[in-house]
Amino acid sequence: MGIEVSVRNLTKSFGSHQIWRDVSLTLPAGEVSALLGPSGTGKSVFLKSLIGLLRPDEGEIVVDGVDIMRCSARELYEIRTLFGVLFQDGALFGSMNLFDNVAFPLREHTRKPESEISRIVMEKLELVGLVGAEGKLPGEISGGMRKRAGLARALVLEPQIILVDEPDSGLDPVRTTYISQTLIDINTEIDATILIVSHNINLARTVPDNIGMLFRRELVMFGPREVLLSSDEPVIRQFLGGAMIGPIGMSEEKDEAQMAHEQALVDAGHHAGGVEGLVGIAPQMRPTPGLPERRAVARRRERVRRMLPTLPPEARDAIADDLDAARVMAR
Ligand SMILES: Nc1ncnc2c1ncn2[C@@H]1O[C@H](COP(=O)(O)OP(=O)(O)OP(=O)(O)O)[C@@H](O)[C@H]1O
Repeated sequence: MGIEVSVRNLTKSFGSHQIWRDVSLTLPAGEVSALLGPSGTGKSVFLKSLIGLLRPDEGEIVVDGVDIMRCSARELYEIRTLFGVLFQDGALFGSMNLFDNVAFPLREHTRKPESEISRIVMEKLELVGLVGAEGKLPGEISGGMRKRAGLARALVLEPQIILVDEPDSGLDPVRTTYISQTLIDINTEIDATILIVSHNINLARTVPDNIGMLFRRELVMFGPREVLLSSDEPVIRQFLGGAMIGPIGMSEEKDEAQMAHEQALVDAGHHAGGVEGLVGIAPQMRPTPGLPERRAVARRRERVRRMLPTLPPEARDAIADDLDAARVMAR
């Protein structure tokens, strides 16, 4: 099973520009979590901090019992081998075909023979649906295929924690759903801890077990998906509906006067955009038929059952429905 990642009181600035402060959350081992937030709220900075590519100013990041803010370079190197990362653009080498791109970490970090490397590469290409494209160069394939290849490469060293930066960027809604399905299937097959950074509403509603959201330099909330998806927080309602009306503005924040002005326009009949009428909690995506059950589901069910008394009533109701359904299925 994947490894828990625990972040406590993390603060990060670039010079006088504070990105976020006092961020605390735990990515439960083997579950899929998503970190949402409007553009520029520091989601990518958070992700890079988790693998030690950026150094926060304060706080701790504990991975496998090691605080990577305070460990030696040698320990950090070891901890990094637990991670697989898919960067936004796939970060493939343009002059190498997909096979060589995916094989690259194995050739760099292991002494495996080419026959073994070939077996692993083809296995991962199969997992992401790219068998047959291994001879192509990144420039000859679509953006969605490049993301899949990046994902295959992130998997070859058998990571226990997978970080995925905006798997939807540049993809149409259907391709985004395919990549969402791939992430759920990967979690099913290797039981790794996964963190997805995204601002895609469909993905947020249907993929993660847990969701957090960054806004105005703070983590607004982090917890079981039902908590955020049933929340009445204006910023979360606005984000999930995609409307212009609410605290999120074009340059991230609005002041009171601007919000009042926009509300007056909407009251007078102006369309605030976004998709209205998305009520309730959409069902979570399941593994592709033929795959086994996702082990994270039962573990999470036990975890949220213990948390139940501490959760808001709307989230409690949604989770209780899920627990009832599980009980009926178990009969
Ligand atoms: N190495 C850096 N040096 C200085 N500023 C940086 C650096 N990296 C990121 N930033 C700043 O940090 C802020 C957050 O950037 P980040 O890319 O993490 O946002 P994001 O939430 O991932 O945005 P998006 O959804 O648009 O990708 C931005 O203002 C960015 O300019």
